[in-house]
Amino acid sequence: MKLVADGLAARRGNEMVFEGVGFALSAGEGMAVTGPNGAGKSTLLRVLAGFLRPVAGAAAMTGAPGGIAEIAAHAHFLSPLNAMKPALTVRENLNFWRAFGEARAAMPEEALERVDLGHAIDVPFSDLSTGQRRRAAIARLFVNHRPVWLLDEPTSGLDARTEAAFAGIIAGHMSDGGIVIAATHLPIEVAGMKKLRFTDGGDA
Ligand SMILES: Nc1ncnc2c1ncn2[C@@H]1O[C@H](COP(=O)(O)OP(=O)(O)OP(=O)(O)O)[C@@H](O)[C@H]1O
Repeated sequence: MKLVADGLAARRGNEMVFEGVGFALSAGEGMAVTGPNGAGKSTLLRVLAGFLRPVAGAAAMTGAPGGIAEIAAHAHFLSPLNAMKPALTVRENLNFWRAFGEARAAMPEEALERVDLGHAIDVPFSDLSTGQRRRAAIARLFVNHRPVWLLDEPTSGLDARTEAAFAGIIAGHMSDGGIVIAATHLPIEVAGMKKLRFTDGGDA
């Protein structure tokens, strides 16, 4: 498995956000996308997740037809909105995500242990604190196995201890042969991560 992007360009409104973005990530590799506010980090992740059509360029999983749609089908997109239903408990939310994944994926109990949130399994998502919501959203990565993780500011709202643990989660996914692309303000302390830096003007 390899994820390759070539000459990607994206526009938001009338503005060109970035042009000429290219990279290649093999199984087991990760890339941190950094840059100032508004530089285009989230936009790149939204393009790769299939939510926004690039105005130029292409991205694909090698060996598979389907371009960006194929990437989206193999990816988790962890956005700042967390993608959890507020009225459902954490367990119900995770079972929802687990239901359309592979049977070998972790159960909610196990996934929540990995993010130290086991005690809140039957709490409605809306009652969780900001950091706990983030941890519950991270648990989603374990209940539905997908090889590509697209992470938009994954550590925002996490305390220092959980942030450090999350670096281990990313490293673990990479050593299992997964691919990680993470947009971050603060550097992610994961050995071997490639870097893509957007500047203010939006050029990579
Ligand atoms: N829905 C939208 N409509 C029009 N312009 C948008 C939209 N969303 C984002 N933009 C613009 O696109 C540019 C890139 O935004 P993007 O969210 O990708 O930046 P970012 O690097 O992720 O920033 P941050 O660090 O603040 O999260 C910004 O100028 C932003 O104002």
